Amino acid sequence: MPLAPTPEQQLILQSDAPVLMVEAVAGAGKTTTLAMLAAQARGEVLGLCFSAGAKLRFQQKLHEECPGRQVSVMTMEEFARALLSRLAHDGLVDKAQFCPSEESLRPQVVAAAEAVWQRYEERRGDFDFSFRDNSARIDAMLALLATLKATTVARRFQEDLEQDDIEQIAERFDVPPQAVEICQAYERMRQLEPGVYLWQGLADLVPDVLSLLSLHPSALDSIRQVRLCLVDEWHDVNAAEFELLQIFRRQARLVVVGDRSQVINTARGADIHFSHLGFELGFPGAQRLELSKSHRFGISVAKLAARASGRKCQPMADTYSSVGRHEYDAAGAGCAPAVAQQVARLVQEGGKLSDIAIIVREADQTIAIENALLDAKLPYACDGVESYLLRPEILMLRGLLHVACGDYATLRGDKDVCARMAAALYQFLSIDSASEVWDSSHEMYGSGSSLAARAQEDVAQDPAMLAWLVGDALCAEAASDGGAARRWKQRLRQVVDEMRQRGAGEMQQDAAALLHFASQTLDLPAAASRAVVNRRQADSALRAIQAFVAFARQHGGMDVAAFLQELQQRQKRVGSQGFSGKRKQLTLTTVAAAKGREWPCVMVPLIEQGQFPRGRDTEEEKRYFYVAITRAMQALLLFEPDERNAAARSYLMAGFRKPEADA
Ligand SMILES: Nc1ncnc2c1ncn2[C@@H]1O[C@H](COP(=O)(O)OP(=O)(O)OP(=O)(O)O)[C@@H](O)[C@H]1O
Repeated sequence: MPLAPTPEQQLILQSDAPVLMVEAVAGAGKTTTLAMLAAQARGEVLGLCFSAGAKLRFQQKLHEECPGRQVSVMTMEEFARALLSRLAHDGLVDKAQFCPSEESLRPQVVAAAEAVWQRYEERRGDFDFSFRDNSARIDAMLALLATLKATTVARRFQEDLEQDDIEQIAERFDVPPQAVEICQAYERMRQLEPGVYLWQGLADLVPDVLSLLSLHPSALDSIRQVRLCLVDEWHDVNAAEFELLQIFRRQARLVVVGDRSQVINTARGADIHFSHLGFELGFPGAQRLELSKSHRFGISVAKLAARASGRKCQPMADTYSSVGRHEYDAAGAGCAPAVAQQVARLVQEGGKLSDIAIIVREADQTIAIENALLDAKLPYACDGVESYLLRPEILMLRGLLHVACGDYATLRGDKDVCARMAAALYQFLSIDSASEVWDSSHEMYGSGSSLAARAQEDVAQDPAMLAWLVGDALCAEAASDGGAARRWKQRLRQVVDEMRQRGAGEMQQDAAALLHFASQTLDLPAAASRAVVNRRQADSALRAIQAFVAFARQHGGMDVAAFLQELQQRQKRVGSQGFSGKRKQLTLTTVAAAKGREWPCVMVPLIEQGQFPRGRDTEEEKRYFYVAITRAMQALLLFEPDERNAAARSYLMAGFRKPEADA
C-alpha cells in the first residue's frame, strides 16, 4: 500500500528541478521516495541502480508504491548493454562477443601476462607471471582491471605510457606495476582499434559505450529519450557511470538519491568526488534536497550516526534504541570472548539469535570470533564472507599440516574441501610456472588439462595426493625458472621435508609449533602478495594466518592429527548451520557485505587502532564505521579496548564513550 509522504518527501515530490540530488541518511526511505516519484510521473520512466540486490529492492518498492505502473529498472551494466545493442542495431558498431562470466575471460588474462612476461625476461624481479593455473590470481587481476575501468584510468591504456605513468597508477591502486602492465596488455588485445572490440566482459560495458559515444556523437540521436531517470544508491556511482549519465540525460529529468556517508564501494570505483562533492560541476544548476529522518532507528543510534558523519540525522519517532559500549582486554583475551558473552547474555534474556548481526571491518577478524562462538555453542552463519575454515590462506595451512603428519583421514569423503585445499596450496605456494613447466606438466597428465585442475581432481579422489602436490609438483624446478623462483622452490622443499620430520615420529611437535615454523621460514608475505595481487587483501590474508597460528597456540599440546580433527569438527558445525533452515543462527558479516541491510541488534567488535580503522584514509574509515552502526534498528553494541589498553583505542570512538540509551 502506498505510504503517505513525510514533509521532506513532499518537498521532493513537489520539486520540478531538471536535476535533483537527494542527500539522505541511512534508512531514510531513499528507494521509497524514488518509487513515489515514479508513481506521479508522466511519460517514460527509467530506474537505474548499481547492483542486482538494489535492483530487486527498487522493483519491490515500485510494486508497493505504484502497482499498476510500468517502470523499467536496470543495473548500469544492463543499461549499457541495451545501449550497445542499439548502436549495433543501427550499424554503428560491430557487435562484440559478450562474456558475462569471469571464467571466459581468464585465458585472455593469462595471454596478457605472458606477453608482458616476454618483455621482462631479463629483469623479472619478484613478480610472478604464472597466471595460467591460478584462477584466484586471475580473478584478482580482473577485479583490478574492473576498478581501472570504473575510474576511467584504463582509458589511457591505448597511449604509450611511460614507466613513470605505470608506476603512478600502480601506487594509486596499491598494486605492483607489472599488474598494471598486464591490464594494459589485456586491454590492447581486446580493443583492436578505437571502437572495435573482440570481446566484452561486464566491466567493459559502461566504458565501451562511453568511448563509442565519443567516437560517434550523432549515435545519441537514435537512443530513445526518457522523461524521467531515477537513480538509486547514488553513493555507489563511479567515474565512468557518472560520465555516461551526463551524456545520456539530455532533456530527461534526473533525480539521484544517495548517502554520502555510505561511499565505501571502492572496488567498483565508487568515488565521493563524483557522487557528492563534484556533483554540481557535472550537473550545473542541480537542486539539492534532504531526507534527514531515518525510519530505522531511535535517537541514540541517530546521535551516533550524526557524530560519525558530521551531518544531521533525525531518529524515527516513538522508536527505542540503545547503544552499549563494551570493553575488552586487547593485550590479553582479546575481543572475541566479550562478543560471545554478550550474545549469550542476549539469548538468556530471551533475544532471538536471528535478530543479531556481528559486523566486522575485514574478513580476517572473524577467526577469533567464529572460534569463540563455536566454543560457546552459539550458532552463526557467515553472510557475504566465507567461514575462516574454508578461506584459501587457512586451507593452505591446513594442507601443509596434513602433509606434515601424513594423516588424511579427516579429508576422506570431503571432495569439495579436498579440491579447494589443492587449489589454495596452488594459489599460495606455486611460483613462476614458465611455459616449460606447464608443457611438461601437461605431458605428465595428458594434454588439455592444467596441473592445478588435475591436482584438484586427484586430491579430491585421494587426499594423500596432497603430499605429491606440495612435496613434488610445487617444488619441481624448471630450466626456465628465474633466481627468485628457484630459491622459493628450494625453500619450500626444505620446509616441507622439515615439517614432515617434525610432524611425525617420537618427537612429534604440535600444530602450533609446525605452523609457527612454516610461517617463519616461508616468505608468506611474498606468497600472499603473489596469491591475491592487491596489497590490502594480501595484508588481510597475512593477518588471518597470524590469527590462525594464535588459535593453534591455544590448542598447544594437541598433536597435529588431533588438531586437524578439531578443525574438521568445527567446519562441520559451521556447515550444518549454514544449510539448516530451521536452526536459528546469528549473522556474521563484514561492513561491505552489510551495506543496504538492517538487523534489530548489531554488534561491532574490535574497534581499535589497526583493526577499525584499518586503512590510512580517515574519512573512508569514518564512512565504514557509519555504515556499520547504522545497520542497527533497536540495539547497537560497540566493543573497544579497556582502560588498561587505552593507547590501542580507535579515534572512531572519540566522543562515543558515554553509554547512551533513549530516554
Ligand atoms: N513516508 C513514509 N512513511 C512511513 N515509512 C516510510 C516512509 N518512507 C519510507 N518508509 C519506510 O522506511 C524504511 C526504509 O525505506 P527504504 O528502504 O526506502 O530506505 P533506504 O533509505 O533506501 O534504506 P538504506 O539506508 O538501507 O539504503 C522502509 O521500511 C520504508 O517502508
